[in-house]
Amino acid sequence: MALLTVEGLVFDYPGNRALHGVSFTLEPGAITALVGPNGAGKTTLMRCLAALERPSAGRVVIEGVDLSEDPRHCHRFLGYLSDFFGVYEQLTVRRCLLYRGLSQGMTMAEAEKATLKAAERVGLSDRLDQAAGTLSRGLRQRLGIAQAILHDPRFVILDEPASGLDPEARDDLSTLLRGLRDDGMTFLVSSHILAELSDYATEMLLLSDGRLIEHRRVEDDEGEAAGTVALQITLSEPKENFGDLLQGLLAEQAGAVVRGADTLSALVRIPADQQARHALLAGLLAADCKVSEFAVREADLQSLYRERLVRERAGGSSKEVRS
Ligand SMILES: Nc1ncnc2c1ncn2[C@@H]1O[C@H](COP(=O)(O)OP(=O)(O)OP(=O)(O)O)[C@@H](O)[C@H]1O
Repeated sequence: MALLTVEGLVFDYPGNRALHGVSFTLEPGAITALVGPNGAGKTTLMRCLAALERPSAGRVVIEGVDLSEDPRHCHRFLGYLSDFFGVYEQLTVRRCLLYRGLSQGMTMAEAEKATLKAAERVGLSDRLDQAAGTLSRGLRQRLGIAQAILHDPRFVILDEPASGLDPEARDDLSTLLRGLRDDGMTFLVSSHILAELSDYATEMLLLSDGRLIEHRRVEDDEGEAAGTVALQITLSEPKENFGDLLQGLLAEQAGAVVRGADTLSALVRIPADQQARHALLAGLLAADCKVSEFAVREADLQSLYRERLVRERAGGSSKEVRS
């Protein structure tokens, strides 16, 4: 059974539809990166999943239970950390966690036990008596995560957990999330920092203008891309029918795909050998294309994201040249 099923989710702010019928499922054990440009609807979607907003239409089912019918039941299964969460600056880490546990209805004994466990899970056991307001940004983020997982939820939603963290703290966050996932938690994590997300994400959900335009396993792309590389081509002057020209040039190359093209740029996948690249560049120059960039992109989340957005903006699906 899917851990989370989202069906036709619509959300309206006054005069502004933020989600247009979003549907997807998440399987247990996934760490799903929720990505998309500013204003795409990521926070709105996460707030709907955490039952902090009531959608205008559609439904969210967590472990077989409809969120709108039994939000309290669902809250036991999910933890949520908002992008601008607060901590009680004057309270110690221990008291912040105890307070959270008690406010969730735990007894003092349960809250104490949960506090020690959560602190240990996020690596704050040696900070229990430090005031929350004196924690570094990275440690404060860990406290936020400890608060979100205090009740041992199966599903955890983190909105921009890496924002404002330095590279070392982001590395620590990746390690922490992978460890919690190995403990059985499923994550939905939004971020603008795609490079870090690709360290731990197993799936990617791409939202654009309130619509889900891609849901894929990150590993799948590595499989699909075996033996090929993603290549970004940029022109300094527009070329009419650039996509068709590329299709023609790549027609003889097994595995080559035009992922998206407009008159000034294109993303293609071509065989990973130098010959294929040389032949394509020679063909473009012979066709009088003013090539200003011809660069291999790493097959990471960032290139998947760009590739998909370019395809979306170019108006549709990728064109398979030859498989
Ligand atoms: N309280 C609100 N009232 C009206 N419109 C809102 C409100 N909050 C968000 N919106 C609009 O809803 C859309 C989705 O916003 P949302 O914050 O969910 O996007 P986001 O993907 O999280 O963006 P960002 O990456 O900038 O945080 C945007 O057009 C935004 O302007």
